[in-house]
Amino acid sequence: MESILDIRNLSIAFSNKNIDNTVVDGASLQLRAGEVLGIVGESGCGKTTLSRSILGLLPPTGKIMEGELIFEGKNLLHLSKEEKRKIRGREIGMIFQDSMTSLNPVRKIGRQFIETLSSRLKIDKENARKLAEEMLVKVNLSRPEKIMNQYSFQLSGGMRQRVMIAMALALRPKVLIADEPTTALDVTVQAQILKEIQDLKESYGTSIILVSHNLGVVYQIADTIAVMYAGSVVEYGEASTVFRNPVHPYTKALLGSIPNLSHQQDKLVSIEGSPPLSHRLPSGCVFHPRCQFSNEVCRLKKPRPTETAEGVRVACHRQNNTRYIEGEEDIA
Ligand SMILES: Nc1ncnc2c1ncn2[C@@H]1O[C@H](COP(=O)(O)OP(=O)(O)OP(=O)(O)O)[C@@H](O)[C@H]1O
Repeated sequence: MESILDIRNLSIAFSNKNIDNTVVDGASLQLRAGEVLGIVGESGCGKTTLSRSILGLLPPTGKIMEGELIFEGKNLLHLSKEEKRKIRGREIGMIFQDSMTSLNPVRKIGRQFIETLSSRLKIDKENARKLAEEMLVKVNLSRPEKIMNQYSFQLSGGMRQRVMIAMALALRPKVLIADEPTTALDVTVQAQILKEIQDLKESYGTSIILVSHNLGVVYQIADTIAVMYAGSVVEYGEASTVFRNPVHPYTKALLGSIPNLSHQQDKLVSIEGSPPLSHRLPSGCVFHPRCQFSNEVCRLKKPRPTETAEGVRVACHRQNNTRYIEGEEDIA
């Protein structure tokens, strides 16, 4: 199946005092129509930076150093501001952890919601109101008329987040980027919202990128999964295959650290050490200082992703059977 969004060899850096720190390094991922791609990894591995870059929402110090972002055949990096604005929300929607800050504090929720829906979906105000109220109920806000009549400061953080989720879902984008959408919400509401996200996929064929540090959530709804470590995608493939048979030592440790998902180990595995800081990335394989299998090749050479017999892309010398040859040119 053809991909709706193709992330090709994407590298992103933040500059600090004229030094570029690479925080996403050569990521390549494909999102196919109607599928959920889960991106997982420890805090700071680059998940948010990668997902924000898709809509050109990097902070001012962040820049794309290399790569392409192809959406329905068009490179998003070559679009004008106006073209990007048209795509944002309607074609590619997003829900971020801090999306509650995007509500306008001096306008009632209803007015904002209705204006967004009527201008983006080209529907009249009455239909926009109905749709808005319907969506508020779907995200578990049971008295929509009351909420429509309130200002954002009158709502709790969790309610504001749900309003933003309702708005993003109501626009029925072709692609939805959801970055830790439910982290701040309680478990019952989380389940409700994940169900809504899944329904969106099933009813409208929406393709979804779900960024999460919660492997349980990704396990429930992702079709494919990308595991990131220190800016690199270390393993990427069908979620069921990766969960059943993780190959990269980091993925194994990550999955092994969750008891009810652990099919490989009987006991909890904790990964010793902590991820490297972006301005102090190790040479060779970024995971080698924490990897129990690392050897000289891993210390010197960055592994290239290769495909396993099960079609999973893994960046690990052990998997590739790479040997260090003295004098070889591409040693990092
Ligand atoms: N505005 C910024 N300026 C400089 N560095 C940044 C900025 N935002 C993020 N970074 C750095 O980029 C790297 C990746 O951060 P990012 O937020 O993308 O990771 P993440 O995996 O989404 O983490 P989390 O789960 O905590 O959100 C980190 O090293 C972080 O410190």
